[in-house]
Amino acid sequence: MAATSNPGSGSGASADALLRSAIEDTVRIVAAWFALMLGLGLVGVLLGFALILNKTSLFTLLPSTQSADTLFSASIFWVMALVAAAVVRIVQHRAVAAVSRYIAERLAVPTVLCTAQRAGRPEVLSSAALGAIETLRGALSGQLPHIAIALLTAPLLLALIFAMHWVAGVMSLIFCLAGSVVSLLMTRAAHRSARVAGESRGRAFGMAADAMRSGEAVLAMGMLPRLVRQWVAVAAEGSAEAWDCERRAERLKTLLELLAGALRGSVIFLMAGLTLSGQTINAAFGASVLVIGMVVGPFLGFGAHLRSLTEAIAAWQRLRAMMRATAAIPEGIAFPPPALRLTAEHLSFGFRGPQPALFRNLQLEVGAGEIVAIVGPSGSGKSTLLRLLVGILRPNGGGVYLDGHATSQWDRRELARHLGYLPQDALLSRATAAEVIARLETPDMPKVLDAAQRAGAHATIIGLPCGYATPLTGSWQLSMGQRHRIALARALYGQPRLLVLDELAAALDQQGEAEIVQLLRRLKADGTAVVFTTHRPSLLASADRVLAIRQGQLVPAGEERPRLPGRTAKLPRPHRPAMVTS
Ligand SMILES: Nc1ncnc2c1ncn2[C@@H]1O[C@H](COP(=O)(O)OP(=O)(O)OP(=O)(O)O)[C@@H](O)[C@H]1O
Repeated sequence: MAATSNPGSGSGASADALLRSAIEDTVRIVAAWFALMLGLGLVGVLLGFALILNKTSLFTLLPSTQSADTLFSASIFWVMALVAAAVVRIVQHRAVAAVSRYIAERLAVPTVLCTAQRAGRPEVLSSAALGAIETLRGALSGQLPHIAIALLTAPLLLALIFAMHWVAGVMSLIFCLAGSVVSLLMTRAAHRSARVAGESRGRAFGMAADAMRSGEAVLAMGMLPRLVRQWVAVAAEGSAEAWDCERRAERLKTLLELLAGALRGSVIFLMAGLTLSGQTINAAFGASVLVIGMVVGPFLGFGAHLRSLTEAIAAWQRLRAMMRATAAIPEGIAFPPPALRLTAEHLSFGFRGPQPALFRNLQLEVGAGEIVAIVGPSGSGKSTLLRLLVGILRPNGGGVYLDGHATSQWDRRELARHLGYLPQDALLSRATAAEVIARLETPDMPKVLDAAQRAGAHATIIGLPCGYATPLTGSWQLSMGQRHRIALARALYGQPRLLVLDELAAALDQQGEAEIVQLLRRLKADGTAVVFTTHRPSLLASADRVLAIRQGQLVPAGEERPRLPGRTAKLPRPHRPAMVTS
């Protein structure tokens, strides 16, 4: 059968392809940004050195030349270097802000879309991914890039200082090493103290929450004194260690301040010592000695920044791992419009983890104009089966096919033209009512009105302050039933030929239920295929077949309970003669 390959089809591309391209873009932009920052950093270092050199040359040259011209040209140079340094700083700050904003904006949506389609607990994955993006954004928009550039350009400054005088070079090296070690130890101690205190607070709060939940039991059974003793013990246990770490961090902080003071003093003493030993202090040498502060400074704050650097690298690696885990999903393919035959063949599926597989060799066939209801107790896998049918979840074995093409391989945008899906959680996006129903595309109003009327959402929508133009995230709250009707209208938009409806008529009243029965009748007459789940018995009468999930397979409802030996189990009769076509 002819199939058109449709690689990277714009908004129709799969979520993992979007994430992959977002990560590739990010890597490219960050690499270009880093090269720019390094270049600017080198220019900044040279300008800083030139400014100090300029000042020292004034003090060394002016007494001997007594020339106003020297003063004038030095001042002109000073102003120009100062302006250039300011421009470099401004460009650096703008570049930092722009790259951190770019990363957050470029990665957030594809990451959430991608994780939302993963098995397991997608909401936890999504928030972990967003947390990782925020860590990255925070690290890049803070002091880290400036410190990283300062550390990367430090060898250049050190080389300059060594070139002037080896004693100044050795001194800078010693301060750099000592500063980074002490700063690292201090950050570690401060972090440990914060962690221990946080854990101890968490335990105490947990106990307080328990006590609040069972306050009456605590009072009634005289447990209060014991509870207080426990509480004090838990709080004391953590505080002793936290105080220890805090004291250690304080001592190291003092040592660090001492080091910074020693550095300032030793620069003066070094100059004085070298002068006494008869060495001439020329401008370049004086400047290089004064530059020691510039090179050592970043090393004194090394610990805190190293921590944020390692956190940013770890966050990036987590995002990359997420991409690798989803990279195997191929691009969607635009198959021809379906004649409509939905089949599940030897479908097997189970979520990762200890729970047994939900489906084994499941068979199902639904044709045009057929209405099939899936029933089963909570947790039997009804919603999961519907997600497999629409191709959001990929089966572990077998497959789900629409006219012979696996639904998980369809280009999502193409498939969406033929498919309406009502998920259990009727998530409504931040858009106007018309846009939500039109699936966030430019609304085709006759189609929007048709869908809203068929879903019984029209009356609700025209009652909103701006009717169909009302943004659905205003200060008013839609009831569950109203949200359900709007989500149903979204599924019906464009009269798709296949409808997959989870928890149909959930949160609707009796009148709403009766309207849904009418809707199912009209859909059948139009030749639309419908697969739905519901907890409303009255809707089952509208189905051509009612199927129940038993031991990972679909069986006609009423036959799903195994007969126990020696008993004649009375089973509920199916609403209609039910049959699984395979
Ligand atoms: N994303 C997921 N990751 C891991 N397990 C899941 C996930 N989604 C559902 N499950 C598990 O799969 C089983 C079937 O869930 P499903 O939501 O399909 O049941 P259901 O029959 O639709 O239930 P209900 O009628 O209550 O909606 C449950 O045990 C559930 O805990």
